[in-house]
Amino acid sequence: MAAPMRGMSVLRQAFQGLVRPAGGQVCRQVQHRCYSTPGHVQVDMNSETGVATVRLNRPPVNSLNLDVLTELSIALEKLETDKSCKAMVLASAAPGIFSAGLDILEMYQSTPERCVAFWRALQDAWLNLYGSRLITMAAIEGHSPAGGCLLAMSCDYRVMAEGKFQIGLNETKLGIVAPFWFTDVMLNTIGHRETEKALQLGALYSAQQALSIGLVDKVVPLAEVMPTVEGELKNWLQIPAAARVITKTSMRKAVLDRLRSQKEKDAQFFADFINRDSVQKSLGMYIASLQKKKN
Ligand SMILES: CCCC/C=C/CC(=O)SCCNC(=O)CCNC(=O)[C@H](O)C(C)(C)COP(=O)(O)OP(=O)(O)OC[C@H]1O[C@@H](n2cnc3c(N)ncnc32)[C@H](O)[C@@H]1OP(=O)(O)O
Repeated sequence: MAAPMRGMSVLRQAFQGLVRPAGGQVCRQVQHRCYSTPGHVQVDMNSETGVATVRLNRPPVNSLNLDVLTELSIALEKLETDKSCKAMVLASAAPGIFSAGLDILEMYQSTPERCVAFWRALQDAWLNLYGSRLITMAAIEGHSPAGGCLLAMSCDYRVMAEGKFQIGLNETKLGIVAPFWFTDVMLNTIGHRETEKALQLGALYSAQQALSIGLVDKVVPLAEVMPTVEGELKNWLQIPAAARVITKTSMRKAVLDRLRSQKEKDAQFFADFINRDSVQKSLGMYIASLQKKKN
């Protein structure tokens, strides 16, 4: 893959054929916005209802690497410009997992250039999701730590499966720090006091705990997650779209603008921070603990 160019988003370069999601095909005819998803992100558009279901599909745990994030950005951008699309449900194709968050292997022993490209892809995916005009709902049918929690929190509404699954921003447990925009989204979701505790402790919550602090909106048995999302969507779809979109945009603008105004600085900070010896050591230990869990 060609090295991404400075000052140009990975998404845009993907559209221009400069970088390409692994296994995927990005058309060089930019004006047609045509693309095919290689399978890391499945989009199912229901043209009758105007509801698209976007499923993360990177087994076993939907960890978010450069390819997945680039594909997600492209899918979101395409839905955004599709006038027939009114709502989007973010879900998983992998049983028992929503997303394990960022792919730790993108952050461990990686090059600064790759780190910057990876981070730009995450920024773009998030800006597209959090800034979407669509009604966005997360169907959380499994674990949703860290970056998985960010994606879920960035939707307008969250339904989570009851049981053993956990959700939260657990970054400190890896010896890393949640970026300011992860923090901003959590602040907007659960308020200052809960965010302060959650972030310092790197807390992972059960679905019931998440419900009690407002991190998710509804908890139901696993099989009921999708039907519950669909039921809730019926309410949201009845609201006049223009009024809803203006309201959403005005509530999210400050947080979106904060990242937009310092994307490159933020990407560079990430690359510098993640490549510190102490951070690499913590990540190495965390990866080892994940492996050890199995034995
Ligand atoms: C300024 C810096 C800011 C950086 C911000 C970072 C935000 C992040 O998102 S960091 C990522 C944090 N994610 C986690 O801590 C999740 C770690 N994973 C788990 O806790 C568990 O895997 C799970 C609860 C999600 C699922 O458990 P389950 O028992 O079903 O599966 P496992 O056997 O643990 O995992 C299977 C397989 O997948 C590998 N893996 C798990 N998570 C990740 C990941 N985030 N990135 C890369 N790889 C991951 C795990 O090691 C296993 O691999 P092997 O089969 O090869 O052993």
